[in-house]
Amino acid sequence: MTADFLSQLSKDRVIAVVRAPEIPDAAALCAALRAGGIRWIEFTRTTPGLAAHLRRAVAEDGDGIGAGTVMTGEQAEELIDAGARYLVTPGCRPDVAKAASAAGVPVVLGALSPTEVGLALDLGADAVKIFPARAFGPGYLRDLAGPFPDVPLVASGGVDEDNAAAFLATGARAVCAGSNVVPPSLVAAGDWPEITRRARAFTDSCR
Ligand SMILES: O=C(O)C(=O)C[C@H](O)[C@H](O)COP(=O)(O)O
Repeated sequence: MTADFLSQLSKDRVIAVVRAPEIPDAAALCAALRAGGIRWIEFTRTTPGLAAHLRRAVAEDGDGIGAGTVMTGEQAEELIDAGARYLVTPGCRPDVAKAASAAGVPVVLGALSPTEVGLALDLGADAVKIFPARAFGPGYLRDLAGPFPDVPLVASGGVDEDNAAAFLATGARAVCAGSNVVPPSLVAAGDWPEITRRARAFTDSCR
């Protein structure tokens, strides 16, 4: 599963991160993102009713659906049970890594410094999310790729149409598109055409 996860992520290169207080229809949101060329969709745990949203999204099409901002082993188990196909954390979370490994689900652990990247690898991360990427910029990923040439790095936090290509060019295997593509206000309004438009603009900027 890990090899499939990585090879597909390396090909698609964009994960949409949904952090929204209100989601009228998670399946419709996923369809809107896919129509704009994004097939990896991470629903974050700060979203109320996350497990129910995951179940709704996965019932329609589970491909590429994951859970983010996972902090504990218990949360990991609940979200895997709700259908998450992979887990993402903001930082190195050993219990999340353990629960993901026990369930055979890929995990992307968050890190910022070289020490944390090393820790994430020790914990069995399938990929390492560099967060917050905007604070250090694309050049920082190039620097990290020196000592960690084979580590799949994912740039997250403040990635937009203007800097996504630079992050991908300097060493990110994939980038996360959060509030730039999926702003909470558009999600709450169910403005799927605008979300599709933003997803398309973002994926086009990555070419
Ligand atoms: O750590 C987590 O759990 C995250 O999901 C990190 C950020 O919230 C996302 O990367 C979205 O960030 P923006 O693109 O700036 O909206």
